Amino acid sequence: MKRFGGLIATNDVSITLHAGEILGVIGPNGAGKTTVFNQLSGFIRPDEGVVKLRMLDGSWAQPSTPNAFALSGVGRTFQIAQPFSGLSVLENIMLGAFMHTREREEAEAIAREVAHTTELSSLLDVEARSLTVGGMKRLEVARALATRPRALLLDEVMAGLNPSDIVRSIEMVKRIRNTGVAVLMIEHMMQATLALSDRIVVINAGKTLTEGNPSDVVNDPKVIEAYLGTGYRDAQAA
Ligand SMILES: Nc1ncnc2c1ncn2[C@@H]1O[C@H](COP(=O)(O)OP(=O)(O)OP(=O)(O)O)[C@@H](O)[C@H]1O
Repeated sequence: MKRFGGLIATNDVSITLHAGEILGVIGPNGAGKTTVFNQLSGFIRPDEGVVKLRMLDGSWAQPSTPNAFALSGVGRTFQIAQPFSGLSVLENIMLGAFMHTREREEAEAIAREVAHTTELSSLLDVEARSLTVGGMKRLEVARALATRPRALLLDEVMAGLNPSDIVRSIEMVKRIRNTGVAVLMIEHMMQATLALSDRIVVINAGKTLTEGNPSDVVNDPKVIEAYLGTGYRDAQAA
């Protein structure tokens, strides 16, 4: 549970992310989605309860700092990309890779591989500050991927993108999943969420409202009432 002053931002949220799946996280503004991400990656600590990660070998990890979460295999992006603007794209991605290795050559090799996945290979020598919004968002993903996560938390990587960048992002997320990384994705863009998610979890007022396969979730009256609205259902039916 996480409290901000008198506001209980999250309470009783349960998320199971299976190996190799894309799990979409949806819910109204202020529902607590980012607060869940911040707890799942060590950027804030719960006021009550603990965050435990069940590893693929069945053991449990209980990391407490962002660094320890990253070393346990959790990578994340932030809603607002904050690259080191004076550094090149390659250098920015390498900073993520240094979480994994101290060897410059290995970090560069990881960065180049990740740049391929995120369609940044032709921009490696460009300064991060001169990237487009779409490029910045992909750099944010690349930096997180370079830490070699087994679970990647994506916080609205499609927000603010133009339609062609959204299509690129959808393909990028599929490529990431195909490399065996499980993806937990907060996204308001319903079409992208539906196109990508194996399952969807809905968060509302700091709690898990429901969880299931995409078509069941979007037709669930509780979800329509809390988030999608009847306009969404009628548009789908039309
Ligand atoms: N650092 C903070 N201090 C005070 N209140 C906060 C803080 N972070 C989040 N909140 C509050 O906690 C609640 C949950 O916020 P959160 O950002 O997790 O929601 P969200 O579901 O990610 O929303 P959105 O879809 O708009 O990004 C909101 O009421 C928000 O105002």
